[in-house]
Parts: sequence; structure tokens; C-alpha cells
Amino acid sequence: MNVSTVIKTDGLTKRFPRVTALDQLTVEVQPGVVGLVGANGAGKSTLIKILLGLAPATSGTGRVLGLDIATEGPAIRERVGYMPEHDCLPPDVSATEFVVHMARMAGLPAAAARERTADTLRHVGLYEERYRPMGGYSTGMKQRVKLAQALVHDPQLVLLDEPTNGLDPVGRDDMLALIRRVYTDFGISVLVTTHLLGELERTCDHLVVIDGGRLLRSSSTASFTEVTQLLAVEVTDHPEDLSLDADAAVRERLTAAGLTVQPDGSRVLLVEIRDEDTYDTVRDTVADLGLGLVRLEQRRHRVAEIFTDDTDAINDTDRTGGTADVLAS
Ligand SMILES: Nc1ncnc2c1ncn2[C@@H]1O[C@H](COP(=O)(O)OP(=O)(O)OP(=O)(O)O)[C@@H](O)[C@H]1O
Repeated sequence: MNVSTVIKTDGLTKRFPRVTALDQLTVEVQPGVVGLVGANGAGKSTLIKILLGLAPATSGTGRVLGLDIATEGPAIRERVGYMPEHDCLPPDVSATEFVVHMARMAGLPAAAARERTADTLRHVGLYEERYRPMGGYSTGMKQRVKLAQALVHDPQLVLLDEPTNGLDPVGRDDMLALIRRVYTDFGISVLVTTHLLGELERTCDHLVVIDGGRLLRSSSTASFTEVTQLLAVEVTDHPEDLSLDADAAVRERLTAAGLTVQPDGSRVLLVEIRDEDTYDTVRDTVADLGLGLVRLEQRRHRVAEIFTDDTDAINDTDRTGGTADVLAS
């Protein structure tokens, strides 16, 4: 095992009476922001609980920060922060009281707990509100408190279970930026689960993909999103001739020029890149037809593609008009 390895499992299996939640999972995670990806029921939460030493594995072994998950759970939980998926905040206490309490539970002396709480709540962007009862908080504020309590004891690793759950697009972006900073500013490694694939493409260095408790793939995010040999082309309508089907006209001309063209979604054409001249051919064709170019870019693979054979990956539209891929349950 590499000395800096954060998580390592070997043949990890968890069987419940009627379902195998983890099935011979062997994976290694290095420092950074790592996404744990899988549809609902894939085994993500079960894996997190076993890594924290809160639930025993049926078979197989695992280490977190070099510590054995079967015998060193308390030592792991001293060094690892955990943000659970579900709402777990008492409504009648303030964020400050709650996070101080969690810091004390983690073993910090009273003065240090208060100081770390103030720092951590500031880092997650909770200011005056931190003295108000949490029952009146928005979902975004509650998620920030949950993140703060995971960070307050200065862990080496945090396990974040669906931290963007219930947030609107702006709240999601803020939370993702915050998660990125946990590693870049403080050097705390992050394992984050979500079923929103678009989020992971932007936030994570590495992705671990599980399905039905089995490892589908573990590799750098960049390798999931390598460029394809396809150009994505989107054109405007003709400014005067509104009866012209612009997409069909472009497609016909490019096909006549010997290029392979296929539609992708409503207004994007995918043009196979034959050689360097393909870009010029597309640009000239569009100009000849009197149309404008909205988009001309080399297409990248999407993380969602890994699921298209085995599970249903569906698309929903995010506020930028692009697609945020969501794994169906
Ligand atoms: N305590 C339990 N008893 C029985 N079955 C369980 C238990 N916990 C989880 N499971 C089952 O194990 C499988 C994996 O569940 P898990 O919660 O780990 O998935 P997940 O990927 O975290 O999904 P979600 O995003 O819905 O939480 C599911 O089929 C679930 O029903």
C-alpha cells in the first residue's frame, strides 16, 4: 500500500439477508477530491458506514488512513469527518452550540472547541445566523452546518454523503466550491457521494463508480471525460429565410462534402473529425448558408456514458441550459 493511500479495500463484501450491498469491492483511493458514484441502492452509504467502522463487513478487509476498519474504528473516527445524508440537526439549538458539542465529542477541550467552531462556521459561510436555532435554517444552511461538524476536529479525510441533496442550482455550486476548497485550502481529502454526475465532472479529481455493490471503474475524472473524435456543431436559424430548416441544410451540405454527421439532442449535430480541415469545412458551410455558429467544439465523453449499458442514466436540464446527468434509482 502506498504510504499516502487514504482508503484501501480488498474483496469487501456486505450481505444483508435479502441483498448483497457490497460485492467483492477492491479499490484504492489517493489524496484529493474523490467522487463515489452510483445509482440509489448501489452501496455507497453502506461503504461509508463500513469505512467508519460503524458496521462490520461480511468478508474482505479495508484500511482508512492506514487503520484497520475491523479493529480500529474509534481511531478512524478521530481522524475522519462524516457528513451524513439525512437531516440530523436538532431544531432547538444553534449551529454554534451544535458544532461546539460535536467538537467536544471528538475530544477537543472547551476553549479549542469554541475557537474551532467559530473558524469552521466562518469557512462554510455561516455568520450572524450561527446563533439562531437551526429549525429555522434553509436546506443550504443546514447542509453547511453538517459540513462544519464534519470538519471541526480537523480531520485528515471527510466522507460526505450526498452533500448537495435538496439544494437549488446556486446552492449546489456554492457547496461544490466549498468542498473543493476543503482539499485545496486545508489539504483534507474528500470522498463525496452523489448521483448527480455533472457535479462530479467539475469537482472531483478521481471517480470510483459502483453499481450493485460492484466496482465498475476507478480512474481519474479526466480519463472519463477524454475528448472524442466528434465535433459538436450548433447553428442559428437563417435571419431572413425562416422556412429554411437550418440543421437539415447543414447536415445535407456536410454529408455531400463527405463528412459523417449525426444529430445529438434537439439542435446539436455531431460531425466526425476526419482531419484538420473538418473545422474549416464546417465553418465555411455554415457561412455559405448565411447561418451563424452557436457552437463548434470537440465533444468530450460524459461520465454518464459508463452507465448507459447497465443502468438508466437520465438527463435533466440545469439552469445553464446544459445537461446535468442524474442517475435514476
Ligand atoms: N440495514 C440494512 N438492512 C438491509 N438492507 C440494507 C440495509 N442497508 C442498506 N441495505 C440495502 O443495501 C443496498 C445498498 O444500500 P445503500 O444505502 O448502501 O445504497 P446507496 O448507494 O447509498 O443508495 P442511496 O443513495 O439510496 O442511499 C440497498 O439495496 C439497500 O436496500
